[in-house]
Amino acid sequence: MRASDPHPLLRLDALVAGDTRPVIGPVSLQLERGEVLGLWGPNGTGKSTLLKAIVRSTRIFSGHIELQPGLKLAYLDQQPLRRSVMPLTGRELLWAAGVQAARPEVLPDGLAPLLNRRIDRLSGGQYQLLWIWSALATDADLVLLDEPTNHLDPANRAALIEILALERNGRGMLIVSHDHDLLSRVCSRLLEVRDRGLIEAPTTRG
Ligand SMILES: Nc1ncnc2c1ncn2[C@@H]1O[C@H](COP(=O)(O)OP(=O)(O)OP(=O)(O)O)[C@@H](O)[C@H]1O
Repeated sequence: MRASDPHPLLRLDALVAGDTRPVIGPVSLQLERGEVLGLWGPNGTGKSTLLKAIVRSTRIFSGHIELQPGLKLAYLDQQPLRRSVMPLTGRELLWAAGVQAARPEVLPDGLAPLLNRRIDRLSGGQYQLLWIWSALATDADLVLLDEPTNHLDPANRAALIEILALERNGRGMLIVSHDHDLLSRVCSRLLEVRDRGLIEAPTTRG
């Protein structure tokens, strides 16, 4: 049994959430700095709803969500917002997300050429990588990612795994994905949604 941190980044206490009706919960968990928590389970079991509850964009029926005071939060939802006409460059998108500089020393392979391109002219995968970087390159203490491997080809998926490994130190992450291989490589702890609750699942990282 893990010792309980009195000041975790995130604590859920018997949380029940859903859009029109409860779809997940009651669930309780806590996430500490340095932890990467993976969440997986069948379609429609409330994984995205749980992330939305943490950012208060769905209804909370009962229970509590506690974020560490002063915590900086970054949340990327499953369908990144992109309009058909969006005359911003990759660099401007990063700036708008709070990334002050492009941090060339840690810029993942493949991202540098996207910085000067218009984001509405990128492929789905190129945009997805840029979008994920827009969260990881901030100084957010807690990063919530919903299906980060969507749209990514094998090379970019491998790049993402490297990025996640590089950027997890000193913060906490909660990652929702059907990509069990990604979760078991990146996460220090894996939880499966079953019967509206969370159960511990094995991970290779430990
Ligand atoms: N905006 C909404 N209004 C009403 N119901 C919704 C809304 N969004 C999701 N739901 C419902 O809530 C339930 C849980 O959806 P959610 O997206 O959280 O599941 P998920 O586990 O993330 O699924 P997936 O793996 O398919 O992404 C589903 O039954 C879904 O239909």
